[in-house]
Amino acid sequence: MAIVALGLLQFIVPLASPWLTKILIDDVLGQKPDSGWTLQRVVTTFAVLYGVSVIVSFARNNVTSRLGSRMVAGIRRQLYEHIQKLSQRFYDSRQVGSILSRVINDVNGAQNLVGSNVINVAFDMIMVIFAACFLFSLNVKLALLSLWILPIYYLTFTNLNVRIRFASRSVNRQMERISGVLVERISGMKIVQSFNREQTELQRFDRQSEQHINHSLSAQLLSNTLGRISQTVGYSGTLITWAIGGALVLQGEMTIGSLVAFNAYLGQLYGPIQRFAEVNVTIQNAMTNIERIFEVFDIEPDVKNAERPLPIKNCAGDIRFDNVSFTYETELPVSKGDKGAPVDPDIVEKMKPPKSFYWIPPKTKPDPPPTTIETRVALKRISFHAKPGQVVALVGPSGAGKSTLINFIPRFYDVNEGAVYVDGRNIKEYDIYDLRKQIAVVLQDNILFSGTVYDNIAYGRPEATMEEVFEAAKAANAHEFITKWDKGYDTVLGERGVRLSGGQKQRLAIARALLKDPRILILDEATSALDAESEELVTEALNNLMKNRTTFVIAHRLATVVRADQIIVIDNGEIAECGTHDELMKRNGLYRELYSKQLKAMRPKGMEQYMLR
Ligand SMILES: Nc1ncnc2c1ncn2[C@@H]1O[C@H](COP(=O)(O)OP(=O)(O)OP(=O)(O)O)[C@@H](O)[C@H]1O
Repeated sequence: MAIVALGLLQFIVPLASPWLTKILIDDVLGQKPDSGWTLQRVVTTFAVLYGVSVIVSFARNNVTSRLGSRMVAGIRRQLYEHIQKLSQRFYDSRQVGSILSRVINDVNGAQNLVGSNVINVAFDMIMVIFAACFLFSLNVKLALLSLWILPIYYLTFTNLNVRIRFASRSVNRQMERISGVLVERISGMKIVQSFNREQTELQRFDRQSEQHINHSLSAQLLSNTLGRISQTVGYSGTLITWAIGGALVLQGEMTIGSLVAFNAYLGQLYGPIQRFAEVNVTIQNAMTNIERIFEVFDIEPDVKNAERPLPIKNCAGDIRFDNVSFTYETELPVSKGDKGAPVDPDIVEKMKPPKSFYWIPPKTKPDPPPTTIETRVALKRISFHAKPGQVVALVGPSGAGKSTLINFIPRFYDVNEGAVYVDGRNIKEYDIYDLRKQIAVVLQDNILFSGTVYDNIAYGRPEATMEEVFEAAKAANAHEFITKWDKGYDTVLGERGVRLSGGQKQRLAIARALLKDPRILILDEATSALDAESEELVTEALNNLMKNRTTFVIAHRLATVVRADQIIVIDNGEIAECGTHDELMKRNGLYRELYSKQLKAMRPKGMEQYMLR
């Protein structure tokens, strides 16, 4: 509202100035009676108007930039909130950098739409209407002559804008690709360096940037063409007005002041149109940024709460899988071009509009990038029952489906067929937030966030007391090494906890899970061989963590497997065998085979050092 009010106030100066100039020329310079008094009044009015204009411009720019920043922060927040609701399926088929590019680049680009330039354009368009009214009031014939250019402007804008919009889409998609590769390579810099791939990576970056520049230049070229067409049409209009208006003055049909005022108003008519042509590429770019933001908003979370979700109070941790089957569906970019030629995965093809002439602006919808859906059956008819407090070990060859299976418990994915029951109720009936409160996950590559050690342990329960945090760290065998550091719990961890050893990272992750005090525990045991001491400390920490909780463990260590209440052997997405260690050994099946292989590979140091896969 404030912007509109201030914007309207700002019209006064440009609209009043030509009229005052007319009075100045015709009444003051034309030596009419009282010209001295008129001069005084005109100059005073000018002074007041200029003063008001400066104050109004200041206030308006201030309000506009505030509004722009707030709006952008709001959109970015909503986008982040929405992305957090999306399931793993969304993250499976996208690079982190490309998601980042939407949240950062596209939202920044969208800000330009409320930036001062663009708001000015909206006001400028109103100014065109006012200016046209003044032109008609000064001379109808001349006004009609000067408006002939408007249809030409309209058609030029309509047709070139479509092309600029398509070019902007290519620019933004290429930027997304660049971000995707950059984030991937920067986080894997050790691999890049260890394989001496710096030059190759740089060449790839150059190729991607070159493409980005090409797309960007074609948008700029179109915009420049539009600007120059507007300029030429504007100049022709002014020339015609001077020629015909001059003739009218010579014939006495118009005063000199009126002609000067007419030309000034003409400037108010053509000026905004030209300014619009100049900022047009920014506007079109911002529109494509907004389209891209909405593409993400349009993605429906596929794992969502039931309409009336059940709260979970006192979860016992009884879990049953009933005939669960699952197929991964991954959306992949098409790797072949129109003519079957392979497409460079780093380069986005230029998006081209249909070759048509538009009388009215078309509603162009962005073509979604070509993709194919790749399916992979991961689990077939899985049924088992884990009673409260039991330890269930999942073993099987690599790629058998063990990680997939545990992903259903915190609902990272939903099953395609069958159902998972917690305490006798389908997991989908529960409130996801409540359900996840009952579960803690300790993975092989545990992610710690940048921040202090304390914050990392308290991540799942920030309200925990200091004593509780220390207790969790003690039980996880982490307290001792933490307190050895100068800053103890206030030690700041680097990005992803890079300053910690594997064993330390794992113990911090165990402390984080312990503090949460979950009823259900999901463990993916580390396969990386820890040294004997670290191994012992981690094992002890895990034993503390597993006490009195239903635990699912992707077991790599024989010690865990042998002790488990139930061992589920998965092979090729199906349960091959199920039972205790003794039962399965007697059966002479896959488990025994895996176990024997493992034993053979064991070093004399002690069997806990080795993994069962
Ligand atoms: N996000 C995914 N998208 C598509 N396919 C996947 C995805 N994750 C896993 N798969 C496929 O599903 C199958 C089972 O994978 P899963 O990770 O569950 O195996 P796993 O038994 O845990 O293997 P490992 O012991 O090596 O970790 C594999 O064929 C794998 O390629």
